[in-house]
Amino acid sequence: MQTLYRILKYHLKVSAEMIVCLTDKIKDWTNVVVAYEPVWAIGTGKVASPAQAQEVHANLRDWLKTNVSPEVAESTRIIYGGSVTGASCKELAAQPDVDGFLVGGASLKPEFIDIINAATVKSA
Ligand SMILES: O=C[C@H](O)COP(=O)(O)O
Repeated sequence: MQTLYRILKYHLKVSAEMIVCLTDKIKDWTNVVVAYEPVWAIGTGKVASPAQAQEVHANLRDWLKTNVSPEVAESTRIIYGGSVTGASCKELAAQPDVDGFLVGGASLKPEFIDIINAATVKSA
């Protein structure tokens, strides 16, 4: 757990007040989705670069692999949130460890359909 705290603290660049880890209480990981939302990106119009998002997501998946199981790491969806738009979604979705999005403002605009369709980028 301490390692996850350090990973998140490093990436978030903030003094994380508290990271609550419930991995020992989760019985069924198929019900879990991990969301990474950099606080500076939420509702600001500043989206993480694809490389930034990929780096954090890969670290989170590695953490799951080490601390839960390789199977859970492989199957758990790790989604990104923070100013995703129709313009940024395809490149983000193409990153190997970005499995989807948590969309706020853009979900109210016509471009939301482009964000939904970005889910097919890796299979295209
Ligand atoms: O629930 C949505 C997330 O907080 C991201 O919101 P946003 O896309 O408006 O930045």
